[in-house]
Amino acid sequence: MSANAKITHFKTHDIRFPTSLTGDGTDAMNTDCDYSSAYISLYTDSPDKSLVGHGMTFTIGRGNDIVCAAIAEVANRLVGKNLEELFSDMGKTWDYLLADSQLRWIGPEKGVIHIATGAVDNALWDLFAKSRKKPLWKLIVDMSPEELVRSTAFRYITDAITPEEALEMLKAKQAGKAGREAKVREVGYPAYVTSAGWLGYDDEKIARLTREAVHAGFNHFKMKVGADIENDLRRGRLIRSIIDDPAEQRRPAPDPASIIGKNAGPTGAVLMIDANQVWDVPQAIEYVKGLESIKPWFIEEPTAPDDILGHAAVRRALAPYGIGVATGEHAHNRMVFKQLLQAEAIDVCQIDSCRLAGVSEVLSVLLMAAKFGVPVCPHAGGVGLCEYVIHLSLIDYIAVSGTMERNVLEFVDHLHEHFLHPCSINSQGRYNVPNKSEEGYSIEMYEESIAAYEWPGGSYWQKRAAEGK
Ligand SMILES: C[C@H](O)[C@@H](O)[C@@H](O)[C@H](O)C(=O)O
Ligand SMILES: [Mg+2]
Repeated sequence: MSANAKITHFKTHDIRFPTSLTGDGTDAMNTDCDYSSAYISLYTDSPDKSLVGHGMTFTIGRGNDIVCAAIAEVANRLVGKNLEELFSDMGKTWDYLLADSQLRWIGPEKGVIHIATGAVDNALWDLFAKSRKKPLWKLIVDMSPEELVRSTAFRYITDAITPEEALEMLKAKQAGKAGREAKVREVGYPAYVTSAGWLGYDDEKIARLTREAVHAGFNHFKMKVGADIENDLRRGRLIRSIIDDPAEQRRPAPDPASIIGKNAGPTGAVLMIDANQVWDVPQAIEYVKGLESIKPWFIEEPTAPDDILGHAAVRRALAPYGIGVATGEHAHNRMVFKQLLQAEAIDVCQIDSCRLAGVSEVLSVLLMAAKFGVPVCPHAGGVGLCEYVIHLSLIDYIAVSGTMERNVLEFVDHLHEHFLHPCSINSQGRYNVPNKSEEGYSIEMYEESIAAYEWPGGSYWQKRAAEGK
């Protein structure tokens, strides 16, 4: 790549998939999601024409156009900038992306402008990784501790972790990095499955998909709850009857030491539940106590995502029942995670790859969670999120926390066919390690998929309109 290469222009795409037709992605709060991607491509004048950076953020339909408009505002700041200068200090570049005071006013660091910044920052990291011919996770784990710290967003979190402390933590993990990389390449990264338990699926579909997931080697399963307790108990018992049944297992019983999380059933299977923010705090506590018999490991998003002390109260009240608290897919910046950790409000930290403003802000949360000893299990229920988050969990395991023995990474089986480098799962129900030198952050979509699903002019949506739907 030429040292003078610059970003010349960018394109955004409002891409929407009709998942509401099949009930995919449904939960107690989000009842008709059309999984959508606010997508950006950053172009350069590098002689290597294939050097294009791709990024996206996830929404569930309406409003995706608003995010695309915000992405254009943020990406404008990069046009004309020299690539090597941007890459030489990704933390400074991140600060620069956030430093437009007029755009900052419509956040700050939250809502549409922040998720738009996430798409742009991720596209830049994708470009950086591709320019070095490495997948994103490998680019980052190969960095020196100094460069990794320089790439991290530290503003507003130094009361929880300082750059000096982060540097010491990373240095302490240097020696074991090569061994961990070799291990995860061999065995894969632990995963759990959500896409058997969407709220809009009928019992027959839930049973069929749960069985398929057990046969595919998964051992951890999440179901949606919160609309109706009798319905939740019935579906919970149905799922438990399959995952706890020795006759359904297609592989040897897991070693008890390898079971991640609490309340495993007789086959070692673990069940998690997710309420997507429907309850007030006292309601959350009472409702989840009522689900004790299906033995969940944790309740995810029991209440409003900004209510840090509320999460702490739920966690305290449910601890005697052996049920933990997880949250993060709607935690809008590193400061919310900082407080969730400081207030001891969570057992599991669920970063989102594009609600946080891209890789640099994810690194801040990975470092804080490692310091506080809380496992990071990223959120991936959406389009493109599974492709993104395997990179983040590998960074966490190899370079930051040094452990995957307490972690399970979410997997949903939707829409992977639209990506050039889709994520994949091995026969033990674990994520494979992305390994191609040209895949960057693995988020590039096929041009045909964009042409079909771009809203409202793509061929799929035009056809629907012509049919009067
Ligand atoms: C609307 C979405 O599918 C959510 O239900 C999903 O992200 C979910 O909360 C999850 O944890 O995967
Ligand atoms: Mg969730």
